Parts: sequence; structure tokens; C-alpha cells
Amino acid sequence: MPDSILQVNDVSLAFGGVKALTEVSFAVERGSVFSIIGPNGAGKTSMLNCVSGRYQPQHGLINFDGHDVTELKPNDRARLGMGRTFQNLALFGHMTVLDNIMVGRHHLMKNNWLTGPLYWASPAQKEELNHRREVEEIIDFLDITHVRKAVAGTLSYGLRKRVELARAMALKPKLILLDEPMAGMNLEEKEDMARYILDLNEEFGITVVMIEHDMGVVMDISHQVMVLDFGKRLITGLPEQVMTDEHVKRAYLGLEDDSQLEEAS
Ligand SMILES: Nc1ncnc2c1ncn2[C@@H]1O[C@H](COP(=O)(O)OP(=O)(O)OP(=O)(O)O)[C@@H](O)[C@H]1O
Repeated sequence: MPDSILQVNDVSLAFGGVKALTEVSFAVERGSVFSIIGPNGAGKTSMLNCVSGRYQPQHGLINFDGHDVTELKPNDRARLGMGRTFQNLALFGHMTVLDNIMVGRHHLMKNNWLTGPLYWASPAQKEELNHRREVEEIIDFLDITHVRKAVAGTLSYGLRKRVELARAMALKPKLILLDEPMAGMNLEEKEDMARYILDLNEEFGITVVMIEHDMGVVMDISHQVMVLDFGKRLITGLPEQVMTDEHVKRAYLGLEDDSQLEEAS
């Protein structure tokens, strides 16, 4: 039996009369890269939001790392080791890169700046130093050392996306949810990001669940791919299975033959 870190069972979510998700089930194997694809409005972000706790499904169960998290708030899921990035940038533009990443670290710290005078006591200082050391490792890993003191809002889009990833990694997640990590990037930035995602998966052992529109990237770096269509799961399988599935070609890509599929990727 494969060891699943995330199990989603029969999740349904509606906004008024709009059914965003209908009885969607899937399991993500620990240590894998799992991608969710599908056309606009298929329910991908809704699914990610149900997993992260931002949305509460009307029906279904979500189990993360042995815990039933269906009713848990996003912060409690984060505490269990679930990290995420957003479709749109969510950095503090006026803060430095380092401070932005330290914010990601915040909930792991027993002592923090909110504890006031305690902060200056020695255990708190030691803790802060340890956190800084680990954050510096992440900064080094993502090759953003040269901008660590820069104000986040002044950086290029590609770099800001990388800082966002660093902030999510700072949480020491077991699972990271990435919502279109390569959206709006040029080819070189995409290649870099793909390499970082693979490395954080392989070197840090972080399981990745991501939504991505770039089919080439999805097929290159995913172990498993799930296709959503009109809020329903069409198929879950190996990238090559998904690529050659007739339903996917017709329903998702709306393509007639393989040559068009190759063009799309
Ligand atoms: N907060 C919301 N309020 C109302 N309807 C919503 C909300 N979020 C999503 N929906 C609806 O749910 C359906 C699924 O949307 P969702 O954003 O999950 O799709 P998606 O696959 O992520 O699309 P995209 O690729 O465009 O981001 C759509 O019909 C959308 O309009």
C-alpha cells in the first residue's frame, strides 16, 4: 500500500447554485509531485483551497498526514505541516526579502516580537538565531542571497515568486501547495522554478501538490496528474497516461489529434 500524505474523499463544494467541485476523491503519495490540471473554471483553485482550509466543502473528508483536517482552520493545517503559495503574489512589498521569509517562519517560533520584553531574553535570542540560520539555508537553496536585504516590492516578478516559495518553505512543510507557480514567467524563469520545485521535492523531501497550466512543465516534473473538468475528476494517472487519454484530449484540451496535443505542450 502506498503511503499517502493527503487523502481527499468525496469532496463537494458549491457557491450558491454553482457547483465548483462534485465528489472529488484522490490520494497523494508521500514524497511525490502531484499536479492538478484542467480548463479555466474546472475547480482547481477551489480544490486547493479546500485542502488548505480556505474553503470549507459542504461534503467530504480531507485527511492530512494521519489527521482529519476537514474542519481545521488554515493556520492549524499549517501547524501540521501544510504550506502554500498563492496564484497572485502575496508578499509584503515594503518589507525586505529576509523579513518576508521570517514571516513564514512566525508560527514555528515559541518566542516572537509579539512577546515583547521576552524577545530580548536569551532563549528568545537563541531561537531567533536558529531560525535565521535555517532561513539563510533556504535563501541559499533558492539562490536569492544577493537580494536578501532588498525590499520585496522592487524585485522582478520571477524573483518575487521565488521569495514566495522561500516563505512557504520556511514553514518547514511536509506538503506544499503551489497555485500556478510559473504563471506570468518567461521561459528561463519557468525552467528555474521547475528545477527548484524538483529540488525541494527531492532534497528536502517535501511533497508537492500544484496547479499549473504549462503542460510541458506538468508532464516533466509530475509523478501523478489529476485532471478536473467541470468540477469533476476526469482521471488521475501517470503523466503519459493522462497525455494519451482520449477523454482528456477531447474534454480538457478540446483537441482532435496528437499533433495538436504536442503543440499544446
Ligand atoms: N469565491 C467564489 N465565489 C463564487 N464562485 C466561485 C468562487 N470561487 C470559484 N467559484 C466558481 O467555482 C468554479 C471553479 O472555479 P475555480 O477558480 O476553482 O476554477 P479553476 O480551475 O481554478 O480556474 P482557473 O484556471 O481559471 O483559475 C467556477 O465556476 C468559479 O466561477
